[in-house]
Amino acid sequence: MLLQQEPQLRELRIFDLHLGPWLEELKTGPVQVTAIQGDVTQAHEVAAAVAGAHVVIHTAGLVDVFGKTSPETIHEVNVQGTRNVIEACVQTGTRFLVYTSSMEVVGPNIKGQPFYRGNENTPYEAVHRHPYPCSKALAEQLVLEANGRKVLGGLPLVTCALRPTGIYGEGHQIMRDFYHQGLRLGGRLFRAIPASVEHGRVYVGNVAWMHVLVARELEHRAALMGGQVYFCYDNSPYKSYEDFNMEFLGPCGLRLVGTRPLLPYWLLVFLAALNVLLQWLLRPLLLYAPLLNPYTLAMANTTFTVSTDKARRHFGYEPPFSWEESRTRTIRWVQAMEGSAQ
Ligand SMILES: NC(=O)c1ccc[n+]([C@@H]2O[C@H](COP(=O)([O-])OP(=O)(O)OC[C@H]3O[C@@H](n4cnc5c(N)ncnc54)[C@H](O)[C@@H]3O)[C@@H](O)[C@H]2O)c1
Ligand SMILES: C[C@@H](CO)CCC[C@@H](C)[C@H]1CC[C@H]2[C@@H]3[C@H](O)C=C4C[C@@H](O)CC[C@]4(C)[C@H]3CC[C@]12C
Repeated sequence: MLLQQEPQLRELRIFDLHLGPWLEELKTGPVQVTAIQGDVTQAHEVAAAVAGAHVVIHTAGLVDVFGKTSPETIHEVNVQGTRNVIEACVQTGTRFLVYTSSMEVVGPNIKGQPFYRGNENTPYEAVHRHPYPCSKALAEQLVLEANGRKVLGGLPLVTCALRPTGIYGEGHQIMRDFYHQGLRLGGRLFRAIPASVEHGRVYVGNVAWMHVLVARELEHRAALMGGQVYFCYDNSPYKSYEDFNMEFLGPCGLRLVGTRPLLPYWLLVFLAALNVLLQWLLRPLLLYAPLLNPYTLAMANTTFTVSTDKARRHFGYEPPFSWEESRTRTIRWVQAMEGSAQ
């Protein structure tokens, strides 16, 4: 999107632990695309990649709420990695830093308190225990506190944090997992979450555009945007997590069984706890990381939706992809997967 939408772009550097062949397709245009294989936990690698950059969009992170990696690793990547990016900007003189934070910096909290159509100023007790939200909250705090620090050359660093809600769209691994789970169950998924529990979702293309816009506007609106947080939002409907997924999985042949949860909540809690025990027992042999665990169950069962226009007011954000377009593009992606699954 940067290559398509940013006329000022002269070089795009992509720094990632895992570089994919898709990057080669980006190198066909007039803008220099530099792919750098590196680890954000290695300060020297980050500094080398950042040196000379006008703006850094820091979106690297370990998105793990399934117990696939240790809390220490999550912290190392999400917190120390972010610290390394900030220090690289300061040491090399890059003045603008955009950070991909998350709704989870706010909630849902460990008390399961709903956040109903809230905004960046809505009072809410952000209390976390899980390593992932803790790491995102710490990283965001580092980024916001770094706003105003002097970088090499003496000018101030300008930082901003974007908080996507649950991102969906092409490449969404969890959607892929649900789809394959439904295929294994004969084209059916079984409702486990009440339809009344709303979960905010945002299309990946709109999240990407918000990042591009902030990267462009941060210099000109530093006084207004510096040190600020913005929820990423669009016109995706408020629905339960499962009902929202069915907007894409339904047209691809899956059916959600039940108008209300088929199992009592206490049984889901027991099954989630059993999954944790199985994960621990099996760890020496294999990685067992199912979708259902105590954290994901609590998340799915707690309303968390945002309703805000701060990004529009501060830097003119309007989601370029309508709900209909976002839905169609995601369905096409699942169908392309379906083709590969058959
Ligand atoms: N997926 C969501 O619903 C969601 C919602 C809100 C915020 N976010 C945030 O968006 C960002 C991108 O997440 P995503 O959902 O696209 O997940 P993703 O796993 O697709 O992207 C994360 C990227 O970070 C890279 N990475 C991981 N460890 C690294 C390391 N040590 N060094 C360098 N690169 C490393 C990965 O290779 C990957 O390309 C993350 O910061 C995440 O916290 C995601
Ligand atoms: C109980 C299961 C039966 O169907 C349903 C489990 C659903 C969970 C796997 C997901 C429910 C809410 C999701 C999270 C939410 O969308 C926001 C997130 C923040 C983001 O930074 C990373 C992803 C995630 C934690 C996302 C992960 C999957 C859920 C827990």
